[in-house]
Amino acid sequence: SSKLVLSQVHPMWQEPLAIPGGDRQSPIDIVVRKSIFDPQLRPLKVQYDPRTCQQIWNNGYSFLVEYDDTTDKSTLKGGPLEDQFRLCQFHFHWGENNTWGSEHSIDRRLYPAELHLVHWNSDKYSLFEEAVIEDNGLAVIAVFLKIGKRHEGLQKLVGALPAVRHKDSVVEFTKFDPAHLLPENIDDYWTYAGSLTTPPLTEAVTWIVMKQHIEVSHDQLAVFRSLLFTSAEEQLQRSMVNNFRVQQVLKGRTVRSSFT
Ligand SMILES: NS(=O)(=O)c1ccc(NC(=O)NCCO)cc1
Ligand SMILES: [Zn+2]
Repeated sequence: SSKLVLSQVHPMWQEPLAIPGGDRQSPIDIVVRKSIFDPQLRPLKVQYDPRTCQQIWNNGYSFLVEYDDTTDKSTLKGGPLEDQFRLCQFHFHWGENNTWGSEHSIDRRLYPAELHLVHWNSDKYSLFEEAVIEDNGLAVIAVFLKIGKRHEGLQKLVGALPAVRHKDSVVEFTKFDPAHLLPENIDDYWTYAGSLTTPPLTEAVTWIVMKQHIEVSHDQLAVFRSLLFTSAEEQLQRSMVNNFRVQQVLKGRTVRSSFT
């Protein structure tokens, strides 16, 4: 387009000075040698139904692939979770280059991007909006992305992104199985009590961070960077890059591992 497109490092938002409570904020650096193996952690049980996939939406922070969460069709249980959780959306965070972009890090190592699969506790609550303010309300699976071979499962999603280039754009997107985006091994993960990494930053999330990454191609990730933070009407268009939050203090929390 003729409009100027800047790829300045765009501060997602001014970090709020204090969060209510603020002792379990996310993301964090996971120090592997300080994580504690918990033999009571069970394998994760992921049951996603591609027919619940509805649309892709550019919300001005990331692009969300949204699922019908009015019934228990796409669910997550097991692992550190006592209850059953319903998939409501997944989205990504990424950088302006392949050096950084993930929200979590492993022994300070950052990845070029990070996938978040967002679920809410449907045993205890009846809406995401209710669960988002409860300390056991949400469960988010995080998967690191690494540059390598092309990810065939991601290609359908990448192909739809130009249709949601601007903030507030939505496009129908159906029959997408998010299980295609999980690594082969989902039994090895770290888990800790944290928060949403974008407003409202509520401390409601049981994080499940996969040890194994997935690979995507340089060109696939470049399409993520072609999205814009700004709506079509705005005079100055800004590239949607660096949409990650700065890492937060651990404040005495324990990170458990499901593997030795
Ligand atoms: N990055 S994150 O911590 O995984 C995250 C997940 C959901 C939200 N919010 C959310 O899903 N709102 C309602 C539906 O969009 C915000 C941040
Ligand atoms: Zn996220």
